[in-house]
Amino acid sequence: GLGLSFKKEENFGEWYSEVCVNGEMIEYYDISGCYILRPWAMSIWEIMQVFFDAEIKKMKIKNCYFPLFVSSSVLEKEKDHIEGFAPEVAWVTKSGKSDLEIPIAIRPTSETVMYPYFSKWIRGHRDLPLKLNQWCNVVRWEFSNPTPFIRSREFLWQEGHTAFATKQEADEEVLQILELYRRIYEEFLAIPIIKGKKSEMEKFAGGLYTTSVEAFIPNTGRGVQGATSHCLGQNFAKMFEINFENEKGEKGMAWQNSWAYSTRTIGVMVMVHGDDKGLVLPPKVSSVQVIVVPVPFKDANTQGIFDACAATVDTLCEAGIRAEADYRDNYSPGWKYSHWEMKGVPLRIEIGPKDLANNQVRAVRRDNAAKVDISCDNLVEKVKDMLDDIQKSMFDAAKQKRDACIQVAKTWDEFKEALSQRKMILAPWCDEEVLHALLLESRQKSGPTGAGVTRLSGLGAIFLLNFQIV
Ligand SMILES: O=C1CCCN[C@@H]1CCCn1cnc2ccccc2c1=O
Repeated sequence: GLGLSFKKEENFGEWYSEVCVNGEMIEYYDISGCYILRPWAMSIWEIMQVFFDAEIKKMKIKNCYFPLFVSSSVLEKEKDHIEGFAPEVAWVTKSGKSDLEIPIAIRPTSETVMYPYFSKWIRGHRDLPLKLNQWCNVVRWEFSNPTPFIRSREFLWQEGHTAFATKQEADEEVLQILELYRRIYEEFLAIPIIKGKKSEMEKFAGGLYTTSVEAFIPNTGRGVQGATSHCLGQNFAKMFEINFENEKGEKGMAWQNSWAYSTRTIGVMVMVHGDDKGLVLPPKVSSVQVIVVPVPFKDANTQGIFDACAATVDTLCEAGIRAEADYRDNYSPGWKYSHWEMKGVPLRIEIGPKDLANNQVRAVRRDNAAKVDISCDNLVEKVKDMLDDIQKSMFDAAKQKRDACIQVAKTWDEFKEALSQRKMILAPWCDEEVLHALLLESRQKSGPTGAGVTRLSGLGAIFLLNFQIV
């Protein structure tokens, strides 16, 4: 029947997977690490995409599409960036029964796919800046435990790849994109993040510096990287000979950035806001913001109730609110309440004989279960206010919870104590090598802290704050 068999506070990993499936976001697939994104998840991806795509178009960034396949010669060209990642690259070695002459890689990211053509297209300073983005999938054959949305072998993302004549332009764009990622999390997903610069050890090896927005999952005490915006410096320009002639006829090398956010955003949203009744969706990203449920009563005016539901949906939709009604006659109202709570619909409207008689509707909030009767006279205004309030209070609640997990540590002992309490640690920025060595040593002593938590992410909460907050 309905209802979850795992509790968020007791068995987070199982709870998360069950909520993704019962909320009809994910269907498990017969290849490990691959998941089916059902419409309830895809619609969230699309709503964020509409916002982000419009924003990068304002920045004169153009969409394109490069091939999925990468030749090995090109993929392995940028040495120090690939060596750490090589085990994750998926290869095509056959077509039909016959082996391919040379194996072909499936893109895990597209720097090496795009940059030979950046080199061809960029000749003079008038060809700069070149600013491209693509919405696509990438494949990384990870071996650590797969998690829907958070760690999968194939995922959807956008990857931006830009080239400038000067470092100053690149530096500026890195932070403009980082701000868009903050807006995705804080304004759409109602999730507080921390913007920062990664340590030398944690940055993208092929780049000059990495900035990221970091979220925090109180239940696991782990930081999670929400999105990244890298300045690549001139590393890839050197490797792929992306040169140009500046105004004075001198040879210059392009300064580049690359930046991405992925369907991981949806997983973080489930983890932060979900509860023991299922998903809790922020109104801004919910494909159904209001679900109207008729509550017919024996022979009471059933048609009148259905008509009132239809009128309510029409009025709300005309006002731009995403409203639907559940008229299915093979399910009881109670079953429908649990079903739409499992799917996390922010607001439910019930219409029964009493509501009909009083020309009102009963509204129930998903985030705090508050019930309120609304007169049909100012239905739209009241519902809009409630949806805005739900969005805001979900963010405020998540921020309060996240802030309660922040622990200041000034000594190594305070550090270890806070870590064992699953805190997010605010520590002074210090010499990296020493810190990393100490942290890895402490991790070995204390051993893995929880099923399915990889060492690196286990340290995430530390590196979360072991980066300079910008
Ligand atoms: O983050 C971004 C933003 C979007 C464009 N790419 C950068 C850097 C990707 C780093 N990365 C991550 N996994 C990989 C896996 C296999 C091969 C290469 C890589 C790899 O280069």
